[in-house]
Amino acid sequence: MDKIIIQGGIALSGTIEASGAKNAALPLLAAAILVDGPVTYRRIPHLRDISTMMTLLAWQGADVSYDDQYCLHVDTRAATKAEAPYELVKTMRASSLVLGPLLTRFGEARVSLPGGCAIGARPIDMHLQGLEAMGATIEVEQGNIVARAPGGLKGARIVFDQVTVTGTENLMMAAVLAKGETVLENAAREPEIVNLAESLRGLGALIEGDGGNRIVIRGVERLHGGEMTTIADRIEAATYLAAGLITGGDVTVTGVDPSMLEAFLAKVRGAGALVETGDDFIRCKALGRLRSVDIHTLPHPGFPTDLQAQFMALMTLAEGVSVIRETIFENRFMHVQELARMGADIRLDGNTAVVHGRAVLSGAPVMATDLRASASLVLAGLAAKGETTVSRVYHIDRGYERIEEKLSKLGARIERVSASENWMQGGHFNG
Ligand SMILES: CC(=O)N[C@H]1[C@@H](OP(=O)(O)OP(=O)(O)OC[C@H]2O[C@@H](n3ccc(=O)[nH]c3=O)[C@H](O)[C@@H]2O)O[C@H](CO)[C@@H](O)[C@@H]1O
Ligand SMILES: C=C(OP(=O)(O)O)C(=O)O
Repeated sequence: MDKIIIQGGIALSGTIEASGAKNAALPLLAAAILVDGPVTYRRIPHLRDISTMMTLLAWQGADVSYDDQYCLHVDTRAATKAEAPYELVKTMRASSLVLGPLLTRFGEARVSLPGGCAIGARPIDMHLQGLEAMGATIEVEQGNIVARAPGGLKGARIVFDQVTVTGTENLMMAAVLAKGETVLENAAREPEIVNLAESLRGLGALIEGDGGNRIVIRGVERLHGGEMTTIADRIEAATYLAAGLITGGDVTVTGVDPSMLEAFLAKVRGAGALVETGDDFIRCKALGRLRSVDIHTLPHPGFPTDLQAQFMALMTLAEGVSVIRETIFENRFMHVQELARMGADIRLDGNTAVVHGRAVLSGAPVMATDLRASASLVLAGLAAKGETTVSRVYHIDRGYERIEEKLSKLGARIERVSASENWMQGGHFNG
């Protein structure tokens, strides 16, 4: 298992480009199942979840090929398997995204329920209730969801109890070829939803209202082949901006629309940093020590839960006390005990973390527990005195491509080693 080793204490500065977003690319790839023709994808990031989705589509019988580094071709017309088996999708939470498209295309689908996840129970009951409202029957058999709609799906009015991102995407995809009109109320408003809706419209779908909380989809006969382009990864971009800030540096990320990160940037400004934005770039510069600010996570356009851990890392070194409330996932504080190993002062009370800013953190061996928790440990390691070793970095590889290369470009002293190389270099053997 790989580890990341960081020598902290260097102020990061420079410019890097944002990659395509994992959370946008995954639904776009799942949507290929609906398309009666070849699809060319642009700005597909090189990430573990993306490889898993490509493997799944190929296993189902689709033709999947890479053209150049970030351009992918998918043609699902020859696909025959309406399944997503556990062995293929167990590591990818977003596997449920193929449920709506497979059911639409084949009239039935068997999709393995994703395994237990570190950040919460993450049920998909609202996806299933929505499909049932559209005429599907659903059963759970041996860890698989088995959905059937032999006569095709029908439009329905679906009111989500709670905002769900992949639930909105799943049902939007199920609705584009359904008979009649589907209305999604209390829909998610994330930029990735808009990216999916715009991409589907480009292939002939009739969708209105994306970006708002009421999305209306009128079913069409078919979607034709064409192109889809992934938006920038706003979470990756903000993580690198936070890396600049936590080290007292000055980082610019290009290829990202700043309007996707307004809640984050408002907090960064509130903490006393300089923020400059243009049409497709964001610069954040530390003007001395950050001041503590409070956050609570919310669906977009609120502060994203996917940035809570990274922002907490920033607050561990800020001046004052920060109150961080996590309202989306019930178990998304596993970075707290690892940050504490580096000297952070954080008290937990239910869904709230109270962070007393310290003057310094010290490097330590720490363990990644989920994707964004890992990112927060890397950030803390970049700022800490001495060496930090982050183990279980496969979590990071789900969502950050070439993280060591990008951070090195900003001046960080960071390297990846395999566990065997690591212990052969001497020191304690800890697997
Ligand atoms: C691939 C992808 O895009 N992942 C993102 C997506 O995950 P994902 O789409 O899985 O998250 P949701 O928006 O669905 O989850 C929001 C909340 O609703 C609950 N819920 C959701 C569905 C359901 O049927 N029943 C239910 O109770 C969840 O447990 C959670 O408490 O949005 C999350 C919230 O912004 C992000 O953290 C993830 O990075
Ligand atoms: C929680 C995340 O992703 P996923 O839904 O794929 O687990 C994330 O991107 O932070």
